[in-house]
Amino acid sequence: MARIEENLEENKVTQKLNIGIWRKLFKYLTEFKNALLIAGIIMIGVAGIDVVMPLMTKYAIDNFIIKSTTKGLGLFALVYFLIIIFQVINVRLFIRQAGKIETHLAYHIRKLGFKRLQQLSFSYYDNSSVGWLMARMTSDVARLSEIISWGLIDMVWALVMMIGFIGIMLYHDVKLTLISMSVVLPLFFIGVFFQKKILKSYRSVRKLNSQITADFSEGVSGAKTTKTLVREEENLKEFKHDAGSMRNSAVRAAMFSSLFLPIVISMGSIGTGLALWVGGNSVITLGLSYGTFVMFITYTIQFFEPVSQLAATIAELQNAQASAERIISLIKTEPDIWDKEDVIAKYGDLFHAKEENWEKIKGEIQFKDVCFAYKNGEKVLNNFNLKIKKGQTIALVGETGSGKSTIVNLICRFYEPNSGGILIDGKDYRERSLLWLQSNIGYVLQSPHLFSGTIKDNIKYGKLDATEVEVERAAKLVNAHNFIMKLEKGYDTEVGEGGGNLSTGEKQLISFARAIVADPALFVLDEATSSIDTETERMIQSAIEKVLEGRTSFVVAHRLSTIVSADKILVIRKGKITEAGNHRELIMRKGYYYNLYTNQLLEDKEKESKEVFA
Ligand SMILES: Nc1ncnc2c1ncn2[C@@H]1O[C@H](COP(=O)(O)OP(=O)(O)OP(=O)(O)O)[C@@H](O)[C@H]1O
Repeated sequence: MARIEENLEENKVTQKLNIGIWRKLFKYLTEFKNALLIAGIIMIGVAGIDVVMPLMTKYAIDNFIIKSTTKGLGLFALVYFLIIIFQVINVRLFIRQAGKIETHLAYHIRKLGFKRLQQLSFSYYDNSSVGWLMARMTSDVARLSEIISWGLIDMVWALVMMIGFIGIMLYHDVKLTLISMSVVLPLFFIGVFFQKKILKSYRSVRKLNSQITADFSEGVSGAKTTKTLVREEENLKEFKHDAGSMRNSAVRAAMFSSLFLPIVISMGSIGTGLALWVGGNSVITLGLSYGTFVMFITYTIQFFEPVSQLAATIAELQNAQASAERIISLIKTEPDIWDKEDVIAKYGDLFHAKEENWEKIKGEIQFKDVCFAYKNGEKVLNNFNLKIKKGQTIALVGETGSGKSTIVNLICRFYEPNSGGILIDGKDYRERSLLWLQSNIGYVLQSPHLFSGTIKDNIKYGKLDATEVEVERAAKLVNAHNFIMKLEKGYDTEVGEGGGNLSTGEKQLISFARAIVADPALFVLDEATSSIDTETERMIQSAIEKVLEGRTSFVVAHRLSTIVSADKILVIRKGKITEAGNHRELIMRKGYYYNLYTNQLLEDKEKESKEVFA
């Protein structure tokens, strides 16, 4: 469903040029005003010289050729030479300035987008896919920075040139100007029409190209599944369909391009023909100078270049408008969870934390009448109450969907309660900064994420200034050191994208070492449900015990061993605590926990005996 919505949005090509959208975008780009102004001034210079050149030709014809004299030719040549030098410098400056604006603009917009993505809450990511966000930050940004830098500058050039041409032509001969220019207006609209068609076809080629790349990638990564399900023929059919559509769009784009240029040339020739005819008559009957006549012809021929340029830029602006809208919507999105103004004033924000922020959490946590529902979802917690003492390990057990992860998400302030409050060390956590809380929390997920880089980089991720000794000590503590040392490059081994070069168990051990190095006061562990062999499980269990020592911890528990040693086990059912106590107390109660425990005990015995026979 999400994919369909995204595609609809991708397809959105705003028909009319909406100045309001561009103005909004420029609000975020105020620091580029001066750079754009300078580029605009340089471009006025370039266009000015383009306007002056036919005047120079006129002067040369009327004063040197017609009069058959070389008097003053030296000075003329010098001025001509200086003008050319000036133009060469101008062109160099303009290309440099536009290139600079393009790269800085892309950097600036990406920075704004990335900063916002870092601030946005989990609820935002619930509704936006990675692919959508990537496209915003890459292709949309590239398109916008290109159109704003080169497009707007070209527009200035085209406008100044057209105004200059018409002004000079009108000054010399109104009638001849109107006749020569009679084809310009139709040509402009034809230009916009064709450019739009061409861009639309290319857009569709690009979209289908992404689809085909995805088809290829799925074909490769899903090769085994395809073979076992005998899907080859179906897959080929789907691929042929996409590739065929792409070919048709590309042919359509080529057809429009091939029509556009001949039309411009033909209409341009009609305009030039008219200028030749009327201008020629004026030379014979009305005494129009030869120089002026040649100047008119040159202006008429050259006029079509800025016209088609303007048409292309306007079409591109319309096309890029959807990108502008999407980028604005991303940059403007306010995070659902953010510190209040008085909190920011006291502790600073995510990017500029004040000294006061770095106070360590002691570790007492209380849920006070907490009610919570996900956006558009049912209530998951209703008047939930819980008090945890400093240093305790709390295990949360219960059926899938009962609300265990929601409880830990609320503790981490990835989401906030709709009503009620969560108190940390006796104070509502909204009175303190997000940074304070989250820099005091260690969170190890079911499937821990490792970042591309070395094992060492990953262990140091939460404390960049950790020494090699600290890294190694942490790895030893969680039993990761041995397997790391067996790798050819040891701690300098690249883990691959998302830790792809390591097994799930190894990734977990590294994520525990990472948690130990960061030394958080609160620790949250969403245990893996995936079955791992008993040996790895033992290693992970002992790692968990090391990490939990001396910290207030929450474990969404699936393994018996963690559950048994927890200070308090909470059985969660439909967002409510139905049983609470330590292992012994709950076993005596013979309720849900007792059944869970005895069932798992049986499963474990079976697993162990299978491993012995294997
Ligand atoms: N991001 C979300 N948006 C909307 N609803 C959600 C979201 N995450 C969880 N839910 C819903 O909230 C309820 C509680 O989910 P939660 O993930 O807390 O359960 P859980 O006990 O941790 O389950 P499991 O053991 O399967 O991880 C479920 O009904 C689930 O569908």
